[in-house]
Amino acid sequence: MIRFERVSKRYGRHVALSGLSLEVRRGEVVALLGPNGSGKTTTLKAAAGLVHPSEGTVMLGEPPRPAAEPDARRTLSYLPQKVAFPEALTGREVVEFYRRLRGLGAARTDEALHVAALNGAGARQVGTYSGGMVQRLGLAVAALPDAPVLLLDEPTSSLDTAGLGAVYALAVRARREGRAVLFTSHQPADVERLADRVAVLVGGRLVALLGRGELAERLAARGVLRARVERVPPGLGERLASLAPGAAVEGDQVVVPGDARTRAAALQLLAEAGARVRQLAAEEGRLDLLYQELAGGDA
Ligand SMILES: Nc1ncnc2c1ncn2[C@@H]1O[C@H](COP(=O)(O)OP(=O)(O)OP(=O)(O)O)[C@@H](O)[C@H]1O
Repeated sequence: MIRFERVSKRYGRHVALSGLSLEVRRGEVVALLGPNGSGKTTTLKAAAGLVHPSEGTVMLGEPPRPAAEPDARRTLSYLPQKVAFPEALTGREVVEFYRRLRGLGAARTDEALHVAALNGAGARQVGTYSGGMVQRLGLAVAALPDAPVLLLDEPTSSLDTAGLGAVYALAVRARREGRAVLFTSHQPADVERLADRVAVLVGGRLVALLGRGELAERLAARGVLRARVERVPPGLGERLASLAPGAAVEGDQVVVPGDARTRAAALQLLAEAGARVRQLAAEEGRLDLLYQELAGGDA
């Protein structure tokens, strides 16, 4: 449904995207994850026909046709990273404008405002909207057509819980309807919740393609437990190190890297050794460290 075939994009001498091959199938939601400047927006723009690859092609729809062809636009709906609408128009007028442009039935306006949880604010001028409400309006416009391909660039940034719910509902419905969804995010929680697969880009290269749940597993495996103890029993450092290489005792602080099971075992060990815990914190793994690892230290 969306197929990137060895797509590269250079801006002058700068390589934004390098040999990307990736497929998003019907009824599949794929997340693009990666540090700032790793090529996520360039990837979506290439699929939307807004950026012309220096090499390779993007094919859209069934039967597949090049995204660069103007007709291919009909098969997609695209939510850009930054949306802007005329401030003097009401939210409803904005959605109406795009509905007519798409030649869709009148009922669609209300549906789209509802999907984006904006119905209460539809009569207000865009100039009075908060940043999150403008973003929801962008979502309403993206939700208008039943396009087979849905491209969402950071759809959840700056949204509150109700706004997040609207994005989730839109993606889940699109999947159920057999559409192909490609979205970008910096939030592991969104990705875990929505994505069937996760494509990780670092420096314009696809460095990993993870299945559902794999991201959470990889992040959990890169967690760390920090505990402050009242008294450090003799030999505690060695015992912890045999449980988790890299574990360390620094003053009254115990630091144990590892997955959730290792962290639980470390707590048990502290209890058995008679080290009373005064303070406890557990962190899941950091995305930036995972990017570095996946990119072989290049991130
Ligand atoms: N029009 C342009 N001209 C020159 N360089 C560009 C242009 N658009 C993007 N780039 C560069 O291409 C690289 C990839 O940018 P892109 O916007 O795709 O990254 P991204 O992964 O979406 O980043 P972010 O997470 O910050 O949104 C960056 O180094 C960026 O500076």
